[in-house]
Amino acid sequence: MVEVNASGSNGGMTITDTAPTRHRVDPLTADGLVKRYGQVVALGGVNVHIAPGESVAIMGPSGSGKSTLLHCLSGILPPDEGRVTLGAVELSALSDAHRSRLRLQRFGFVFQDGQLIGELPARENVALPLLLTGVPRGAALRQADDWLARLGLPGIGGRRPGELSGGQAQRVAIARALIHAPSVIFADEPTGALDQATGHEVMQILRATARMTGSTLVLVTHDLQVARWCERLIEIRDALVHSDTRTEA
Ligand SMILES: Nc1ncnc2c1ncn2[C@@H]1O[C@H](COP(=O)(O)OP(=O)(O)OP(=O)(O)O)[C@@H](O)[C@H]1O
Repeated sequence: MVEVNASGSNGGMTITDTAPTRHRVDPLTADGLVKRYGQVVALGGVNVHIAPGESVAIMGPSGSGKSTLLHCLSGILPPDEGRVTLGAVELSALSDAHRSRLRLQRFGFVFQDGQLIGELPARENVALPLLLTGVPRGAALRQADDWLARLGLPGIGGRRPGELSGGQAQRVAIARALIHAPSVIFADEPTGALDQATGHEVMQILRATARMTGSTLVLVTHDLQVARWCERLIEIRDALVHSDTRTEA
């Protein structure tokens, strides 16, 4: 039995769990990343080494290259120069099909607005990464129900995203990102659409559950309070790493 206490100033919650499966966790490394959009240099030669299980916040002014870095690290965008490796695997050396498969199996994603599928009930949204990798439907839905209960949402599995609050929808998105115990969770402004108290609660849950699965967490945020949930803060300015510091998280 694993118990993660994620309670805080909001009353919070205790996430209690029989330990979920841990995937292999590898270092994530970017070497000399360059990405251009026409004349615009979005990344001008970025080097980042992220240790297994580490939590890293990426901050910086609007247009500095944060989302581009997140998208290159997660294999969504191929860099023009440089390489991204997860353990011994170089993402840019993979075919599109292999890279998509690696993303599905080894990465989890949380976006600002959850990006849940509106037509599917919460339970099926959460089960998607398992269903897409061939886990039988009954087993996948049972695990989805377990994750929803774990994140304080028992009994909402049948509701569609439109019937959930913003905070509930983000917790469903976190459950979906974690259900397959990914090596790395990528989060792009995960609290950007939430009020401060709900955002705080969502960050507590994201951090606690990432620890529980041993997943690395890489998130982009404009909010220093959100960044402080991570152990490390990387500041991007003008397409380059401007600073890279440890926080007190
Ligand atoms: N698809 C695109 N086509 C052309 N230029 C782009 C594209 N995406 C990003 N850019 C440009 O690349 C630069 C970096 O953009 P990016 O979205 O990575 O910045 P960001 O730091 O995430 O910004 P924000 O905080 O506003 O989301 C910016 O100058 C942006 O205008």
